[in-house]
Amino acid sequence: MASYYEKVGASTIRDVVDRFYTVVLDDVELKPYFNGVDMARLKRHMVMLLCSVLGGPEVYEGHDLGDAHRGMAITGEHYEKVGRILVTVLREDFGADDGLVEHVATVLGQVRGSIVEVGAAG
Ligand code: HEM
Repeated sequence: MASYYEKVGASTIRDVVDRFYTVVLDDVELKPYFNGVDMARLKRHMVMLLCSVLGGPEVYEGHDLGDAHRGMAITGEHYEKVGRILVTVLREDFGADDGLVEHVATVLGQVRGSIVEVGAAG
C-alpha cells in the first residue's frame, strides 16, 4: 500500500509547511515565540519531520523535540492551537483525507508531552 508520503509527495509537504507557518506567524499569540528564529531552518526541519511521519525516506536531523522547545514555556492551549492549524491546513487547504489527518493527530498526541511545559494536563 502506498504511504501517505507517496500519495502526497514531498513538494506538497513543503507547501503545507510554508502555509502552516504563514498561519502560525499571523496569530498574535503565537508570533512572539518565533521572534528571532531562523525560519528557513525551522521549515526545513519541519518538512523533514513531516515527511518521515508520513512514511517518506527523509531522516529528521533537527534537535530532539523536547530539546528544541525547552524553556519556551509553551502552554497546552498554544500547543492545541498550533496542532489545530496544522490539521486545518492539511484538511482544508490541501484536501488531506481522514486517514492522513488522523495519523498526524495521533503523532501530535504522542509528542505533546515533550513540547508543552505549562499546564501540561490542559
Ligand atoms: C505541534 C507540534 C510541534 C511540532 C511537531 C514542532 C516541531 C518543531 C521542529 C521540527 C522544530 C525545529 C527543531 C530544530 O531546528 O532543531 C521546532 C522548533 C521550534 N518550535 Fe516547534 N513544533 C511544535 C509545536 C510548537 C509550538 C506549539 C510552538 C510555540 C507556540 C513551537 C515553537 C517553536 C519555535 C519557536 C522553534 C524554533 C526554535 C529555535 O530555532 O530556536 N513549536 N519545532
